[in-house]
Amino acid sequence: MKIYLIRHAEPDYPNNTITPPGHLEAQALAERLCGTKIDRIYHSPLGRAIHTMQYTADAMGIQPTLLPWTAELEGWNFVHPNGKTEVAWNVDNSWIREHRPYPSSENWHQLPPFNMPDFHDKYEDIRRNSDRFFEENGYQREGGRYRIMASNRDTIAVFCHLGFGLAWLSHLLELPLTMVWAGFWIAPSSVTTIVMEERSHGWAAPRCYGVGDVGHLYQANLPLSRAGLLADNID
Ligand SMILES: O=C(O)[C@@H](CO)OP(=O)(O)O
Repeated sequence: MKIYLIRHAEPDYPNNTITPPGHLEAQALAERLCGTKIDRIYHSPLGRAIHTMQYTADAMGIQPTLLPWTAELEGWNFVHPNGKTEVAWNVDNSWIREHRPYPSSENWHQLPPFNMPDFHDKYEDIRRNSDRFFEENGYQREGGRYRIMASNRDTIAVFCHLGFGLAWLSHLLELPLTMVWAGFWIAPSSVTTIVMEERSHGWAAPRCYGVGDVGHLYQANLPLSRAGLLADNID
């Protein structure tokens, strides 16, 4: 199985949709994906994901499936030392790197500022939902690897979000959540490719073949949307 994890196009948050430039991004993405093999399309319940996805679903004639657990994460807020409240995936990278040892997959939820009462449980929910989804697709998770119960050569596209998408990636790749959030940004309408690699011994494991690809924007001569990018030195 191959997964295209796609962040929605440029968001119009107040209106629960995407902006006019976002529609152009979604259209360019659909044109690019049309040239590939996609067997199934899934999407978050939020307008910005649905309205992005619809272009690809229409262009490829695929009936999309709602996947509620891929909605953007809620309640992941923490208070920065400067008093500002932020969502967890917007954490300042230099702040995370200030202290050693760095967070691990085992202890990220015990270290400030991520030692909030329910962060660990919320992440466990993502893990459980992901494992159930993989089970439905023929992969039984055992420890960190996946037993192949049924061969799966499908390519699926999942239209979702920045915070959720990176959290899912951290689970699939067994990388500490906070380091993934601090270390990656995926642009609106970008495609992150994850392949369940198999080597003929009955087991598979996810491997990332590319993060945040925006080739369709270059192709269509469209600018990159900066939604969720907080650095102040990016042109
Ligand atoms: O807070 C959010 O909900 C945003 C921005 O970080 O994520 P996304 O735009 O991907 O939904």
